[in-house]
Amino acid sequence: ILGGMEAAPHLRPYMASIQIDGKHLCGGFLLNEWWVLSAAHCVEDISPGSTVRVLLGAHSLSQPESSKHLYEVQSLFPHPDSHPDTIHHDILLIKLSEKATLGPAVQPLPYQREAGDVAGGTFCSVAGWGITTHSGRKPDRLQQVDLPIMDRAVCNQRIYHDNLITDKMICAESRKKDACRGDSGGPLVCNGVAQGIVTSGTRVCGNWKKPGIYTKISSYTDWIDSVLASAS
Ligand SMILES: O=C(O)c1[nH]c2ccc(F)cc2c1NC(=O)[C@H]1C[C@@H]1c1ccccc1
Repeated sequence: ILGGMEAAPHLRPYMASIQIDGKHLCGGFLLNEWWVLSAAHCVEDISPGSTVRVLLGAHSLSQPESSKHLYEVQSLFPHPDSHPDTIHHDILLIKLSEKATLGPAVQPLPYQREAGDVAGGTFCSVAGWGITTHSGRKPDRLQQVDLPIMDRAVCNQRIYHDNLITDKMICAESRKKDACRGDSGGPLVCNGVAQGIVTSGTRVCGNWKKPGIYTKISSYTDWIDSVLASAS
């Protein structure tokens, strides 16, 4: 997170740290006791030997916290139309190997199921353990920032993303305040509801000419429902 601040501990009890061999890789968030939502690119380079786990209930990545619990992963379901070289369908479902124990610091986050766009100018928030400086500083504790949504037609102008943004994506302003590497997979939360997922392609951060791109969750509710139904 660039231009943000440390989050209040455990006030975002849905936040997940997706980890490879004990190291933070991407963000994610809890849908229910068995399932976490994240971004597909985060797991595209995983070597067969490495172990993916999901940390829930955390504020600090390193310090002991009674609410922290590291979960094994039973299955990874990247969207079937996601590809390493595009930002389309950058969405991933993670099934935990055991039911997450819910509590004050571990709670699911509702996500948008209805079609429709969040109005440009609406302030939403994004949180994560991604880099906090352009030089790549990695925070130990969860960071957050509030960002205004950018209307898709504006975001598709040539000075910005030049018709890259589909109706399955959301843009948010990126002037100084932005999500960045390591925040991918985390939720864009507007009025307590997850509307987007930080996309995980390598992207410049903090440059107002390149707004943040988020996968629009309401475009994927049928896919989410079908995976949850098939793999539960
Ligand atoms: O965050 C992303 O956008 C992104 N997209 C990916 C694609 C493949 C892939 F193998 C990884 C990623 C990845 N995450 C990262 O590089 C994470 C490792 C780096 C990091 C940043 C901040 C704090 C701790 C660790």
